[in-house]
Amino acid sequence: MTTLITNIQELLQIRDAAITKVSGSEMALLPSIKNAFLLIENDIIADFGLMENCPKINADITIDATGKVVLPTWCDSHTHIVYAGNRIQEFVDRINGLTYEEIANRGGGILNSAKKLNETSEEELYNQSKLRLEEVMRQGTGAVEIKSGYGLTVDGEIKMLRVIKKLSENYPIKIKATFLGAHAFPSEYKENHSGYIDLIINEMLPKIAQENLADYIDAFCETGYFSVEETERIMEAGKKHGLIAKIHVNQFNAINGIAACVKHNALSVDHLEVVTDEDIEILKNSETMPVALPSCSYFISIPYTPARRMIEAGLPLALATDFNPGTTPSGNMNFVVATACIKMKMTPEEAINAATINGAYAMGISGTHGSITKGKKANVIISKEVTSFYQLPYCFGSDLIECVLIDGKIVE
Ligand SMILES: N=CN[C@@H](CCC(=O)O)C(=O)O
Ligand SMILES: [Zn+2]
Repeated sequence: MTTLITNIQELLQIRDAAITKVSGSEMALLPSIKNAFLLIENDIIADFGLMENCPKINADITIDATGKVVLPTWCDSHTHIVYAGNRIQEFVDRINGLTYEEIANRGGGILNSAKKLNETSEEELYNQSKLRLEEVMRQGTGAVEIKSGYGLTVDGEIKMLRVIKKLSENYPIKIKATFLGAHAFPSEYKENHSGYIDLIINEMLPKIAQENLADYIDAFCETGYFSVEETERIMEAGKKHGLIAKIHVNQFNAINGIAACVKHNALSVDHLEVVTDEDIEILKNSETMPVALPSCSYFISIPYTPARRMIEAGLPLALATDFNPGTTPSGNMNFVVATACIKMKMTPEEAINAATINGAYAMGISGTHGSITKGKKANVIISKEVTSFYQLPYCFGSDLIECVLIDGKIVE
């Protein structure tokens, strides 16, 4: 099937296949063509260019994009979309003055979600999660990473990963699965950390590897959760099963976790609301992608990742949602891009690079996703009529997406 998009006001993020991520001052550049066409053959980008060079063919579908911008779909490299129930009561508790830490110390937080998940059947968990996946696809996300981490038991973690696998089989959106057994210590292991880590390493990981349920491994490296040494044990064990690390780190405290992640060649380090100059120096000499999650900062009122300091130091930066029931009950990448511009002072060009090509890199898929490149997946957002692409983050609360194509097909 051939789809031809014509008269595109501006086609954004056109890249050579060799570009896998952009860093530092390169992030300010968003290559584009004004008055462009885009040709799609089945699920692949076949050609693009100036309208004057548009092929004269009878395409199966022709979309006139006069006054509209076209860009690659969002690559959301950090989510917890598979969960049971919600944590609305904790939201109200926080409004009434409790902190995230205080709620967690009372048995709320991650353990609250784990209790609900273990009481929920696999089928019900799938049904709840698919609604969120469908919503983010309509909001322009074409590739997503989904973590486990609300099971914290062998059965619960496997159940979550099976649901992620089933979602990836049933939906066209590209899904990467991350095993996050090391999300929190279950209460029965509160005083026996090594016992729980042994369970992860000796019981969970071999089963997950045997069923091929995960691409990556994660841990919550944070005071009160997994220490740097414990996180290193998890990363080493994952590596033995071929799982590369993507680590939650520096959300509340800088505890030298980033150095450990870089030492273990982590693909990404995520959160980074608190970043030291030493952390930045370490990241400069690495292939590890820093990932910021501004809607988490917004929702639980914690600092935003210091994007300007990091980009000015020459680092790359990716943006993701962190969609989860506790700290970010939203998977809307449009809001993430707008918030990065408004609160982190990223330019629209930087934010779009961070949410597309750099997000793809943080999922290991920049060879197929994240830019308008011949041979890559035909995953594109077509906007409504806009004055320019700056209108997308400027009108931060508006829905400016007219339609989304994933694998060359319109998302209904
Ligand atoms: N910080 C760790 N994990 C999640 C939140 C988990 C939760 O509160 O359910 C996050 O990325 O924000
Ligand atoms: Zn997270």
